[in-house]
Order: sequence, then C-alpha cells, then structure tokens
Amino acid sequence: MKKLVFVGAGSMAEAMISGIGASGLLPGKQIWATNKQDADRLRILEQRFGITTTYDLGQLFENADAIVLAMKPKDAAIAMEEIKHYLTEGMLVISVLAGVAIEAIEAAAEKSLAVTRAMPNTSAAIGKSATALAVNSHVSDAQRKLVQELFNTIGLTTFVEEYQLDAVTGLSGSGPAYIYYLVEAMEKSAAEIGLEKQTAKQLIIQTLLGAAEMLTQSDKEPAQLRFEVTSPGGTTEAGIKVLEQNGVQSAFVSCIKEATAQSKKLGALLGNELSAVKRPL
Ligand SMILES: NC(=O)C1=CN([C@@H]2O[C@H](COP(=O)(O)OP(=O)(O)OC[C@H]3O[C@@H](n4cnc5c(N)ncnc54)[C@H](OP(=O)(O)O)[C@@H]3O)[C@@H](O)[C@H]2O)C=CC1
Ligand SMILES: O=C(O)[C@@H]1CCC=N1
Repeated sequence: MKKLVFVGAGSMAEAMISGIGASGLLPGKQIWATNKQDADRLRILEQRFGITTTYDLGQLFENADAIVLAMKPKDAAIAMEEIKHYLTEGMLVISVLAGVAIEAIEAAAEKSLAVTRAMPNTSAAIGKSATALAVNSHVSDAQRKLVQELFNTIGLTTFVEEYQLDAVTGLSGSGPAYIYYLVEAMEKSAAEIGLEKQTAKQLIIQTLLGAAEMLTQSDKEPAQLRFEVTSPGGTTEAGIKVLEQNGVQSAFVSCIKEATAQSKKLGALLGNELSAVKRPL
C-alpha cells in the first residue's frame, strides 16, 4: 500500500494512525487525513505522527489505495455526498462506522465499491485492538489480504459475517469503556477504603493484566477461575454476594445487548433502509 486516507480524524482515526505508524507498515507521510473543520486537530496529528493532512479532496484521494471512513454515523450522509465523486472502484473503502451497512455505503456513493466494514476498538493506539472485519464481493483477494495486514498492525483481527458486526460493536467495539467503567469503580472504592490513588492504580492495573493473562493462558472457564479466588466464607464471596444482589452480571448482559441494539439504530443514520443487516434465516 502506498497511500492510506482517513476521512475523519477523531479518536478512532488517531488510535489507528498511532498503531499503524508504530508498526512501521506505512511511513507517516503516506497516511493522509482530513476532517470537517478542525484545522488545529489536523496540525496536532501531523506533528504527533508525521502524517499528511489537507482539505483539498482532489489531492487527498489522488492515487489512494484505501480510504478509511472514520466520521460519526450521523455525519456519514453529508461526508459521503462530499467524497462520493472521488471514490473509484479500484480503491478499498474501509468503514469503521458503527452500524452502517456495506450496501448503505455503496448506495450513498451511488456505485459499486470494494468495501470492508471493520469494528476495531481504541486499544488500536497501542497495537491491542480486537477487530472484526467483513467484506463485500467486490473486495479482491489482494485487498482482503491488505486489510487484514493493516488491522493486524493494530492488534488481533478476525473475519465475521456482516450481520454479526453489530454484536461485535456492542461487545468489543465499546468493550474498553466497560472495563474503564469498572476501573473507575475500583478507584473510587480504593479512595473510600483508605488506599492512596497511585498505589491503588498500580494494584488495579496489575490485577487486570494478571486476570487477562490467566484467561489467555489457562484452559479454565472464567467461572472456574472466579471460584478459585473465592474461599468459602471469605472476602471474595462476601463481595460477589453484593454484586449478585445488585444484579451486576445481568446489568452487564443488558448493557452489551443495548449497545448492540444501538449499533443497529445508528446504521439508519445514513438515511438508507438498506442499513440494517439482518441475520440470514
Ligand atoms: N471511538 C471508538 O471507540 C470507536 C469508534 N468507532 C467508529 O469510528 C467512527 C468515528 O468515531 P470517533 O473517532 O470516536 O469520533 P470523533 O467524534 O472523535 O471523530 C469524528 C471525526 O469525523 C470528522 N468529520 C465529521 N464530518 C465530516 C465530514 N463531512 N468530512 C470529513 N470528516 C468529518 C470530524 O471532524 P471535526 O472534528 O472537524 O468535526 C472528526 O474528525 C464512528 O463512526 C464510530 O462508530 C468504531 C470503533 C470504536
Ligand atoms: O460509542 C460508539 O458509538 C463507538 C462505536 C464503538 C465504540 N465507540
């Protein structure tokens, strides 16, 4: 790949640019970006990652191999209207938009395009994204390889059916936020039980890393690993009892289902009835 273009330069674009840049797959100069109006933000990204930015769409799309759509779903209709004439069949369009269907993107562009829908997460910034990809039939084998190579630079990559991407969004796209929410609660409680912030932070982070590594290395189910922490009549049992009384596990299940449902709703913001991808019967 010689030129990768980001349309939208917010949190997700930055996480990807940071991860791709650090991997060395593409020199910063060959990564291009634009946004709607925030020129200061583009200057910051240029300084931080050595990328090239412009508001000149002709220059932006010239000889581009792949275009990443990285605006909010609510802004996608206007953005597509602005860029559709620059999109060609030879380009690979990579959409990270939550909920928006490949067919809706082609409909907005008013042409057939090679489109990959990707659902990464912000851990892309440190090469630790969990990314799911779905491609349409116009994506060539070479482009499929290229997109996988690209997302491999920012973490783990897996291919799924397009209808599964809303679930991926609810689970791992939004997932880092659920973990940060838990950490916020752990930090809050640490302050209330008399631990200094810095000490608590170190202990919490190592606990998360250790648990993640246990889940990776051990063959045991998470429930079994939990039981092994839980001594009868001990502290964990007392703590988990409170979580159970407050329905925390079922709240997490509802949370992920609601996020998945919201992904489906966001798809409709491109203003096309093709947006919702149904599970095949
Ligand atoms: N954040 C996350 O964790 C994840 C986000 N996503 C998806 O990534 C996408 C972007 O999210 P996020 O980065 O958080 O959003 P941000 O709000 O941080 O960034 C949105 C970007 O889109 C730009 N933009 C808006 N309209 C246009 C336009 N017409 N032309 C060009 N650029 C435009 C904005 O420019 P300006 O600032 O000038 O207005 C801004 O740079 C969303 O679709 C989201 O679903 C997917 C996975 C994870
Ligand atoms: O909250 C959102 O809509 C985006 C999609 C996944 C993570 N952030």
